[in-house]
Amino acid sequence: MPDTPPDASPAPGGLSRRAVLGLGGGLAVVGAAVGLGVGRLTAPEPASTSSGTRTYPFTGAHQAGIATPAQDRLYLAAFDLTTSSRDEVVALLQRWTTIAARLTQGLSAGPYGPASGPYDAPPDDTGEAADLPPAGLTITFGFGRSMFVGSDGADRYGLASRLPGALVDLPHFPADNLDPARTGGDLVVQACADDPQIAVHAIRNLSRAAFGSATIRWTQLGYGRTSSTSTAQRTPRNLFGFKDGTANVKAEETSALDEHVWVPASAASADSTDSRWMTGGSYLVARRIRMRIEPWDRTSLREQENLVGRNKGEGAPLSGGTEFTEPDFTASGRGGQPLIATNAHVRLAHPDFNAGVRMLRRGYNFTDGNDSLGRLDAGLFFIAFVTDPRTHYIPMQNQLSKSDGLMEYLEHTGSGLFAVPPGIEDGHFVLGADGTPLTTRHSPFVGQDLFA
Ligand SMILES: C=CC1=C(C)c2cc3[nH]c(cc4nc(cc5[nH]c(cc1n2)c(C)c5CCC(=O)O)C(CCC(=O)O)=C4C)c(C)c3C=C
Ligand SMILES: [Fe+2]
Repeated sequence: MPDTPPDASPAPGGLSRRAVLGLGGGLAVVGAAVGLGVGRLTAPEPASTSSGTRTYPFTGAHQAGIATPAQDRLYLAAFDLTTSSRDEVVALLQRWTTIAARLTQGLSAGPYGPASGPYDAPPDDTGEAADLPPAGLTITFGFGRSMFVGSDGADRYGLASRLPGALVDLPHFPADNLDPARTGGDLVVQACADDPQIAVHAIRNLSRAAFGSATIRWTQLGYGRTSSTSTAQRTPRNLFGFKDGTANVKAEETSALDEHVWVPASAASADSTDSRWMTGGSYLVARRIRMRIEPWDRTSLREQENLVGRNKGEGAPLSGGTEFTEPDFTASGRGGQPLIATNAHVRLAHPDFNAGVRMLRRGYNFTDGNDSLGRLDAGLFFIAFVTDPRTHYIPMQNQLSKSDGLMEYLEHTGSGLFAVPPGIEDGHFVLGADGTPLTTRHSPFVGQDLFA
């Protein structure tokens, strides 16, 4: 069944991607800019309103890639800053913002594109997305705690006084088996698209633009989104074969987004530091969770459903009803046993057992080959966006790690927490004569208020 997110804006079918330059609400769409050398080489596949031609605005109160409909593919990269210069960090964020604004609208990374420009210089775009439509690409940037304070406590870029209280070091959770090479990072870039080549192209070109300032620390490829972020999307399935994302916070639930996802202005007044720059932002929690696929596949259907607390076919709670029926945790069956077991995942993750908190989940399946025993190295790359991880993630993870029956089949192998600043408001972008965003000191960039 095709997904048709309500707020997606298909690019005009059949036009070359270079004709599509709109950056969102307040910005002009410069049509038919043929000959400006700003786009990909050839037109995409014939006119279509498929997910391929979709674009999401780069500008807005919040960064895209959070409450926008979850695409099918992910490529996420955590970076370590290698420069000691604050100005270079700013310059990097300016370059990244410009490139991201262009790529998400179906343009090449630089104004010349992959096959024009000075012949003796490398092309300003690597080229592997040249003939492809934008595929709903979103690029979301975030900052790790280590950018504010180094492991030795050093104020690396004069940002320590801006460290939000919520950007904590995540505690060690029971049964964590984290690989340092898959954990942490100064910066994160989440690229989501309906075509993996588009997501990989985005990270590759951003990584190239980081040369000399930052290097990739770890990356994760994901496929088959494991959540819905819009009521218009069907609920997908994770690698345990269960529907995942049924009770997720959805884009249409604007008051739930305000309560559980976006950082309110009041958060800054509770901080001893000046964290006002995070108002309207969110916190991205990433956990690479390996799933023990082989033993799971030898487990009875009864046991699988009891561990999750929902049935496998429809995703309905074991207390009865259909997929979107609220679970009844008081319902009991034969012998007075609760229909949804006390160690069932959906019970322990439900707001009723977590002080009312919810989270916007945006995770993906992953399969990274196999280990030396032939077991799949596969699982769920869990991503959640929350207003404050101290209230909206850490207590729930502690509870799940201690008591969730599913934990017998899970191993957390990577982790990251990042402060995702708000978006760049429409109309604030400085455009060049050809309608493309410029890299100038006057152009806004993602996270600009942090450096103000
Ligand atoms: C700390 C937060 C969570 C982790 C880690 C997590 C891992 C995880 N979850 C599944 C499968 C399912 N999760 C479901 C619901 C659900 N999970 C969380 C949180 C974490 N999950 C929440 C907040 C919820 C919603 C609870 C509610 O409000 O009812 C479900 C049921 C369908 C759904 O609502 O999405 C499934 C299935 C796996 C396999 C997994 C680790 C690999
Ligand atoms: Fe879950």
